[in-house]
Formats: sequence, C-alpha cells, structure tokens
Amino acid sequence: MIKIAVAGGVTGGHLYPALAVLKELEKLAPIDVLYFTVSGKLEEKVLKDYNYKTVSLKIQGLKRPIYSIENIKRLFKIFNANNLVLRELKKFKPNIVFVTGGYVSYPVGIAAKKLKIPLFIQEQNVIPGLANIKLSSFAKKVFVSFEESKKYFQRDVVVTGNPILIRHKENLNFEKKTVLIVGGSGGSEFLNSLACKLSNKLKDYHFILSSGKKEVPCKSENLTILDYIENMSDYYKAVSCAITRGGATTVSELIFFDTPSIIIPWEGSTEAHQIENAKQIEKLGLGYVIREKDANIVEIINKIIELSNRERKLSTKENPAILIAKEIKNEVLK
Ligand SMILES: CC(=O)N[C@H]1[C@@H](OP(=O)(O)OP(=O)(O)OC[C@H]2O[C@@H](n3ccc(=O)[nH]c3=O)[C@H](O)[C@@H]2O)O[C@H](CO)[C@@H](O)[C@@H]1O
Repeated sequence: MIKIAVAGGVTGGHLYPALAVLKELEKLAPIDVLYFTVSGKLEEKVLKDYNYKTVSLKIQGLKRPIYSIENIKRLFKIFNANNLVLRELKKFKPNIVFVTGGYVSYPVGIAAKKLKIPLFIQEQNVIPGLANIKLSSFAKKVFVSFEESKKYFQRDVVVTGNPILIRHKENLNFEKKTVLIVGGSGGSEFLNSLACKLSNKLKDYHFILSSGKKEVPCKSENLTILDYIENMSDYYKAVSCAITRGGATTVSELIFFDTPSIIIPWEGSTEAHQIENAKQIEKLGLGYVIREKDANIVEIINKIIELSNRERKLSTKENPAILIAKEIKNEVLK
C-alpha cells in the first residue's frame, strides 16, 4: 500500500496533472490518498467523484506585487494552515508527499520537510510557479514539463512532460468544421467575446465555447455555450481546431491530442508565463500564438480556416503521468 499526501489545485491547471498521476499510480499498487484542497475551489467539486480522504484549507494565494498589507493577512492564514497540515500529516503518516504547485502546495511541502517525508514536485509551466521553486530546494525529486524549465531550478530536475488526465465519456463526431474555445478552467471574458465575433462571421463553422460561467455577450445558432466541459479529451480529439489561453495544462493537452490551435495567452499571468507556455505550440508547428493586442479578427479567421483544413492525426505518445507514477512507486516500495 502506498500512502500518499497530495496538494495541487485551485485551478484545473494544477489539479488535473495530480489526478493523472494518481490514476496511473493506482494501476501499479493499492493507494491511500490524503488530498489537501482549498476551501470552495474546483478540486473540492471534482474530488467528490474520487475515493480520497480530503482536508480543506482556508487560504488564499499571494497578490502581486508581493509586498502589500493584504499579503500579510494572507500569509498569516497560510501559517495557520501549516499547523493543520502538520497535524493531518502526522495522523495520516504518508510514505510520500506529492505536490503540483499553486499556493496550496506550499504549506504541504513545508510540512513534509519538517516531518522528513520525501517530497516529489511536478511543475506544469515553462516558467515555474513560486511555490514549486521554493519547495524545490529540499524536494527529493522535481519533474518538469518542458526542457526550457530546467534553467529556473538550481538543482537537477527530470523532464517528463505534463501528466495528462484522460477524461473520456463519448465519441464525438461533428458534421460541420468545429472550433473549440476554452479560456482555461476559469473561462475568459476575452475569449467569450471573441467566440461571439467569430461565430457571427464564420457561419458555416460550429463553435463550442467553455465559458467558465463568465458572461457571453451573444447568442447564436452556431455557438454552443457550455459552463464547463468535464470530458475535454473527447473534444480535443474531435474538433477541427481550438482557440485557448496559454495555461500549461491546456497547452500540454493540445500537444498530447495533436489539436491544431491558436493560443491567445492571458496577458495578466505572473511573469507572463502563459506566453512562454504558448510558444511550445508554435515550436511544434501545431498552431499559432497571437497576443491580445494583435488579435485581429480577419487574421484569426484565416488561421482557423488554415488549421481546420489540416488533416487531423493522433500520434501515440506515452502519458508523462506513467513515468511519474513509476518514480513514486519506486521511491516508496524500494
Ligand atoms: C488563471 C490562472 O491562474 N491560470 C493558470 C492555471 O491554469 P488554468 O486552470 O486556468 O489553466 P490550464 O489551461 O493550465 O488548465 C485548465 C485545465 O482545466 C481543464 N478544463 C478547462 C475548461 C473546461 O471546460 N473543462 C476542463 O476540464 C482543461 O482540460 C485543463 O486540464 O494553472 C496553469 C498551470 O499551472 C497555469 O499555466 C495558468 O496560467
């Protein structure tokens, strides 16, 4: 039995890679999971379908710029959460702690250090997040998704690729050319409004928008609006092309499913990390990166037409989740 404590969430970008690894680990050995969640966030909803123990933390991420009064309050909550995490880890006695970044990972990683439990870290983004960078100095292993991330760590890291959680429910088959538009796990007002403009101009195309429950300023026959898509894998495979933000997990999924795509990175992302993630799509010739300021509707339409006329091929790739699961198993069941 592998007893594993896990943290990684708030957004889908951190959550799904962790779940992907646990899914593979379960195939290698029986597992007992304690998952640290953030109160009210996506993982608390998603984990209802899983048979994992959970501990909910009432914490918030630090605002940028880092030096502000509000951050002192938030740090205080994180320090309080440290005590709860310590208590829970002492009770659960995991063989290993695994974190996939985001601020919830920090108190869990620190507690692992205090209790001398081996810590494994997984980073999705090309430019690593603050929590993972800080924790990496004492982690037993660090897995990164892209070669380019190596230079940000002052230690050895293992390049595995980003774990992909395959979520299959149905075999989709669209009659018309279909464009998937997704603004990350929280949606994007910018992409919602772009979906309106595109569906209005390209009437012979079908658009599917994951709105993240954010406002969509139109209704149109050729625009299907969904609050959230549970089975993203089915969509990645079936659509002609996708338009997305530059979240690392979305980018990795597009690469995994060979989905031709246009990435319009979220300009507000910390250290503009979404721009660096997005470049991976261009590097592989899978699509284009367009900055918000250059998002010209005619150019986007031309790119949609070009990408959706490409023949879709799904090459077989090994899921990075398998590699990481094997490393965890080898560490625990030495
Ligand atoms: C606003 C924000 O802080 N974004 C960050 C967050 O990602 P955020 O969760 O926004 O974005 P990502 O694009 O990385 O991942 C989204 C995940 O949610 C899933 N999904 C999305 C929509 C939907 O309807 N259904 C669904 O299942 C996608 O399949 C994917 O697995 O973490 C990422 C990974 O560290 C970062 O790169 C992003 O910059």
